[in-house]
Amino acid sequence: MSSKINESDSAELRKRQAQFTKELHGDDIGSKTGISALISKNRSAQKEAVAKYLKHWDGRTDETSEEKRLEDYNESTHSYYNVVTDFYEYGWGSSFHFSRFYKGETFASAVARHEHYLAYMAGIEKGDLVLDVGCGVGGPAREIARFTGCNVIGLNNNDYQIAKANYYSKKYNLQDQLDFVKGDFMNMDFEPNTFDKVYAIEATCHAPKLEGVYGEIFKVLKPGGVFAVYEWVMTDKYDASNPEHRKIAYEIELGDGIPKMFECQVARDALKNVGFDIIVDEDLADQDDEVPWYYPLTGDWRYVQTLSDIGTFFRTSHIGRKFTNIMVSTMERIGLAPEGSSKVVTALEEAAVGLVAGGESKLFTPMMLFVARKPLVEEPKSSKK
Ligand SMILES: CC(C)=CCC[C@@H](C)[C@H]1CC[C@H]2C3=C(CC[C@]12C)[C@@]1(C)CC[C@H](O)C[C@@H]1CC3
Ligand SMILES: C[S@@+](CC[C@H](N)C(=O)[O-])C[C@H]1O[C@@H](n2cnc3c(N)ncnc32)[C@H](O)[C@@H]1O
Repeated sequence: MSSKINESDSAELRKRQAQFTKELHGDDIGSKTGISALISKNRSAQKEAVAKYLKHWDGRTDETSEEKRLEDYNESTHSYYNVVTDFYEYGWGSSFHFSRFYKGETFASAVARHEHYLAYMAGIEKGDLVLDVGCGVGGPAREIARFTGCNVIGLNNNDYQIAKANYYSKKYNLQDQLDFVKGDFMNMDFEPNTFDKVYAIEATCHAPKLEGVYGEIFKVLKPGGVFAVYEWVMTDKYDASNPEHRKIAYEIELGDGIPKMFECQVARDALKNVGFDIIVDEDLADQDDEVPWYYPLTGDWRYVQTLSDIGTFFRTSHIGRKFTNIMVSTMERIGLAPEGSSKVVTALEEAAVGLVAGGESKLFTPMMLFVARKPLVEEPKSSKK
């Protein structure tokens, strides 16, 4: 399956997605978030976006179904984030990733610390030109720019999120350090050898083939440059032939808009195959932390560390998700929320269930940390072991 599309198709896809974004979200992107943003959506466009996201998720895990999801990765992921971004901001905030926690640490501090750690491991310095691959609405880029003094370009194939990220840059007066641009990480427009560092936080898992996105990252990194990633992978404990294991992977794929969950070794091999030297290879979820990364989704109140977290953990907990589900389906029934909204909440519930099961069983990790360096002198690929 090739994910390389020709320039005219790519330009046509960009134009279509930009037009659809305007139709679905309107002109005033950024000032509204969460439920108020949801109820402002164009009704017919929302119905179309939900259908585009869910069209390949028919419960089947056979190769043909998987192939169709992989072929349609760009439109499918673009649609997924068109319909979940408001829920993510309502229930999680503006950094769309998990984190490690220690006792007594607030949710916001844990999220920021996770971002700081990646910047530290990548060796990001003041003045570096850094690429954020799959940048979301810019939460990590803002935090890493403030923490290191670097300049970040955020790449994203979702127009709505880019508009939000640029809105927040202006709101927080960070537009001199940050820029957010439209693009498919499988076919980057940047010149070779452009960036001092590249990072990706829980984004490259949406790629139909890891060699594709990692190869593009290798291309745009300067020789000697460093790439650091929190990768979503099925761990070495995972057995694809085990129906219980495959069910957990499918729940994660469906609920998180991922064409195919790859195993850890596939990611490791992909980094090496495109030319990287791997310098760190560590599952940060496998560190016997007292407070597990998935606890907000369990709603286990034992883990709530501070009063300020009560609101967040209500929305992310099982009971809070139930409340949101009832609220959204009622709003949809009376025409206050667009048609399809309750289908999205149902899919997100499947995500939560699959992620907790994957975390508890250690079959899945959202924070496989790889740090890899582009050699100063590029060896011919055939000579790499
Ligand atoms: C999709 C990828 C690669 C990463 C996103 C990781 C997390 C930020 C999300 C994964 C599941 C999401 C859910 C929610 C927020 C963001 C996630 C944790 C909700 C808590 C949002 C509010 C809804 O009512 C329930 C959602 C459950 C899943
Ligand atoms: C779970 S979000 C993480 C966002 C951000 N890294 C953060 O931690 O907040 C995954 C991001 O990857 C982006 N993405 C998915 N597929 C992409 C692609 N083919 N090209 C560029 N961005 C993509 C999504 O639009 C989304 O912004």
